[in-house]
Amino acid sequence: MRRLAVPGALVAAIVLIALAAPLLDLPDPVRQDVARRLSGPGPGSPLGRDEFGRDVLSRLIWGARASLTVAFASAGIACALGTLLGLLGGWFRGLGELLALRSMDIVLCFPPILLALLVVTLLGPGTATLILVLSILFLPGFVRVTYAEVLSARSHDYVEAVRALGAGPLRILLVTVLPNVAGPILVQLSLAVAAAVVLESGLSFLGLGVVPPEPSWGLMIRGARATMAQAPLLLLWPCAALTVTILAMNLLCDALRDWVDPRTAAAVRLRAIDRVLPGLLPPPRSDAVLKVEGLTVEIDTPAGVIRPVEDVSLAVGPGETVAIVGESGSGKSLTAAAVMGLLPPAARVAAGAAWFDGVDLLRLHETALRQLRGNAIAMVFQDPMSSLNPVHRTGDQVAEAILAHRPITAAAARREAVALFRRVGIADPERRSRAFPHEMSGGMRQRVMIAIAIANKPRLLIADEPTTALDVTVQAQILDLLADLRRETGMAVVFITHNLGLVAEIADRVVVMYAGQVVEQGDTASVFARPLHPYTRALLAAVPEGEAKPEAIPGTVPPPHALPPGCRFAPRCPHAAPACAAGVAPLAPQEGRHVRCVRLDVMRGETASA
Ligand SMILES: Nc1ncnc2c1ncn2[C@@H]1O[C@H](COP(=O)(O)OP(=O)(O)OP(=O)(O)O)[C@@H](O)[C@H]1O
Repeated sequence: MRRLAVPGALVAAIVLIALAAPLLDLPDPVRQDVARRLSGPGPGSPLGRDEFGRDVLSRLIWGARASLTVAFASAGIACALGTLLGLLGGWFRGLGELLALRSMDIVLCFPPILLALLVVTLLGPGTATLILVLSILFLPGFVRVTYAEVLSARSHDYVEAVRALGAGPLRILLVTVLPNVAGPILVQLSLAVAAAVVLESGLSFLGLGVVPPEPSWGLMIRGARATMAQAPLLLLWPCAALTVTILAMNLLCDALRDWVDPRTAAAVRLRAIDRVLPGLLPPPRSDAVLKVEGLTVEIDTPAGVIRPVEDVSLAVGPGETVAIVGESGSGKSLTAAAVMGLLPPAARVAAGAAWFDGVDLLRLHETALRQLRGNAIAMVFQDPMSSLNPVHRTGDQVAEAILAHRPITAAAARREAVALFRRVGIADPERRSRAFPHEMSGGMRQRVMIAIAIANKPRLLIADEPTTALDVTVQAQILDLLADLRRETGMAVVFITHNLGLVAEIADRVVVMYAGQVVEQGDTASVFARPLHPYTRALLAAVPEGEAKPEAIPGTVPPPHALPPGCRFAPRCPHAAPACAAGVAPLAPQEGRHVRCVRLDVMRGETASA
């Protein structure tokens, strides 16, 4: 809202001055005084007099009324009508779409000047004619922008979700779709207002707009052009008024767009902080390759803003493997996506930092982040089939990853790709590098993904459930491969999984997440030997081991929009007490690790006596 204040005040001031013209003690803007023609600024006429001796300040303020009326009225009419046609065409498709788009194509066929001449010939020049001409000219822009945005919005899950709730088309269009497409429409509006002010001056200049002697900024420019050599200042005043008005309108529409679309506002805020932060908040002193502090992610949903990741902190040292574990919906993947700058469009980082090599990844500009991704930081996803491009040979995809970050020849990159295939244990690498993804098994595709990830010797590898889609034998081979690579290259690994059995095999430290929060984190051996949080215990008890029957955890992870009060695990916890619902415990240091549990004393006692 604060961003709206300055441009809003500026536009309001310009409009108010124009509206207040009759109340101000200004000389008559059309009264001529030939004896004082082209006289410079002086007493009684602070901006001088024009070629007919008329007061320039008075004409500038009275002229604003004509120019702004034309600009706001034409842009407003085109915006309202165009948005309506675009919404209806994009939503109902069929005949509505045909009529909306084809009629706009016809308008676009007319050159603007020809259209203006046609309407002026039919209706005669004047302010109303000018508004009509400009509204018609701006209409196609609004229809097309809205139509395209609606087509994209209607395929989103949040629109489907409102449909599933039984909402009618009008309500969906006005309450769900319109706010989501308002950003581009507002940008189009600012462009239309700016263009209208310029076109008004241009068309009035050609005699097709406001009729003299009525003042307008366009007519003032037209008059000043003829006497430019004798009185250059006469050209300056209307041009300055035009520039300030257009700038103020652009700023206002940008601020309005950010106001209606919190995603862009968050991005702007983060970029602004990015420029200021390096001096204000130095990176924390740490040996960690990655240090995440207080990460909170918010997502806009039809049910309101949710926080699927809240206040998550973790650190990964060089050569260390840290596992993030938790059931589905704990926020593991969103945590990784936030660090990589790959959050889905509706999600944003609301707080926190992720330090990597002294820079905060969460505030890094997209270009700088792109330099790091696939280079110093790499990622391996769960499903290699959807991560690999189906129409490119796998060897070429590995070579592409190398070429994206290193200035070597394509032939050298292909040779390196074959070597990488060999390194990740793909038999007959020369031949296999020419295979397409669908010609490989799941395990082999995952090896290709790992080859891509390590192609540029990353310092940090984030692996998001990399073995979930694989059978147990291949899973073990992939884990061995990752462990070997870590030993060889010294890269740090963040391993995301919901399988605690794997964590014991590969992780030095473990971070247990539940419903968006870290509930316990510490050295894997000690967490496994003496779990302090009831959720960690429940997860461990659910791991099948020997003859013992695994114990399923009752219930499910609460969705982010329906979190229970206090401790989020309390409704499923066998140790829950009334105090658990009263408030969320902080993540407290405990026995060399961190645990978030109100009943820690009881848990410690139980674990000791077990
Ligand atoms: N784009 C989105 N819009 C709305 N909610 C989302 C979105 N992405 C994730 N969520 C919600 O955020 C929560 C955390 O999701 P996340 O994918 O991080 O969980 P996870 O622990 O990685 O689960 P999994 O093991 O199934 O991948 C879930 O409740 C999920 O429904």
